[in-house]
Amino acid sequence: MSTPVTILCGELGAGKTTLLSSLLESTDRELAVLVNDVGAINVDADLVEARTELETGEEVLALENGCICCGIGGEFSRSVVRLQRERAFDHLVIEASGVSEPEPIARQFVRGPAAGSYDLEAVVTVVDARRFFDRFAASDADAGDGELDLPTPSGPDDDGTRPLEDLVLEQVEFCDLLVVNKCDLVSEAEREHVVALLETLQPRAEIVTTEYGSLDPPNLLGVQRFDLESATEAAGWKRALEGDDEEGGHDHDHDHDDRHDHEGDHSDDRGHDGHDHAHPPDQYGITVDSYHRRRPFHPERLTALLESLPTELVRAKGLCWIAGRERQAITMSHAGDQTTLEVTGRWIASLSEDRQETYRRGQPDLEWDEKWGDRETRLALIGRDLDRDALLERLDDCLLTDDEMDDDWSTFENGAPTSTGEPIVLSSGEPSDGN
Ligand SMILES: Nc1nc2c(ncn2[C@@H]2O[C@H](COP(=O)(O)OP(=O)(O)OP(=O)(O)O)[C@@H](O)[C@H]2O)c(=O)[nH]1
Repeated sequence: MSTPVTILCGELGAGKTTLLSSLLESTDRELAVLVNDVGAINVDADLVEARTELETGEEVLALENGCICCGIGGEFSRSVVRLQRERAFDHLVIEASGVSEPEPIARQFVRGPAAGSYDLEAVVTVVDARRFFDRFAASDADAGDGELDLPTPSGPDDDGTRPLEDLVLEQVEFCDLLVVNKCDLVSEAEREHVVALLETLQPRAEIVTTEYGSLDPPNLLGVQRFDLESATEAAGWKRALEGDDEEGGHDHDHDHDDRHDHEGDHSDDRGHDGHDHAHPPDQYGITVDSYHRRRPFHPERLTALLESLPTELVRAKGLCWIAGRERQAITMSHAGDQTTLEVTGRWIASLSEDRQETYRRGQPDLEWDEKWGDRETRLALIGRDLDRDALLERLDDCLLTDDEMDDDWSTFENGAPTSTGEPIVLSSGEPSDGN
């Protein structure tokens, strides 16, 4: 029997993980979740599991080796086929990295070894309403009262890099269900404008609007939306299939260029299926770095930094260790001009000895410091033309100095959250007049 599959796409920080987390909480189905993060750090898998809040019943798997779209031919198909053989679940959800193109992933379930055991139910694209409006609608002088000014892909620039907007449009063009998220950050008129643009760009897809990805499971799962024939009519998909048969037949996923200076974790992926391939992160000029320190941030200096992050930092996320919050494992998530700090679990080191042992047995690879246990900061930093060294230096300046390590940390001015469900949102841009 084939297992239904839903592919979740959407640009970096649009709200895929938020949607997925709320889905995991509200559905009765046994879900298997496959997360493909862009960085070397599988942050989303960490977040969905939240270190000390391991879900039982659902599988959250992180796809090693980064790029879903080319290692995919071999590793990906094998993993999903194996997954079905070894585990019992009702539905597979794949959270694609924010820079994945949906076609190559969908293709795995239409052709190839996974096609027999799975049935592609829907491709869902999450759109950040605020960013979509600012990018594609704000300049439309006829807003609301005339012809819609439709965005079109602009293609590679002189150095071969494609604008991120092209990727967003590809994700919109290909999907079956569009989730317009972050509607709390736009006015009603702006939201209507975004929906009208999306309807025109992608008449085939159903559109729903959400805040914090909150959607009834029946809207998301259990509705057969994917239809190869109509999807094939979408330009991007057609090009992708044609490109399978003729070398260099299309412009966006098999072009070879010499910019293979991406993260080492992709290096084993190439060559499985005999084609050279520019990974989407390369194509869009994206760089991925990680920041790992085992010393806490000073809360005040960290807040000041988060309120003045460079616009070239497209996305950042991961766990933070903030002085004065010795129990709370705090997740930092930066997207657009907003940074959220939220308690997503406890440091294992703050639990009783017994419980520490239980959790540590479950995570044998977890690095453990004699004094501080598992407390650490581990962030993925995704940038576009980002001055990486400058940012790393600024982050390091927020760490406690040797002297401060001996201070009483509870005396620091501290705006970091103390309990779950009370996220702190910091803004680094001009306040939006969306509402
Ligand atoms: N204001 C607002 N923020 C939201 C909403 N949905 C998600 N966020 C926040 O946006 C940030 C990014 O959300 P994620 O769910 O991590 O986004 P993602 O698409 O999984 O990100 P990547 O995995 O990096 O591609 C987080 O800080 C969320 O709390 C929303 O509807 N409104």
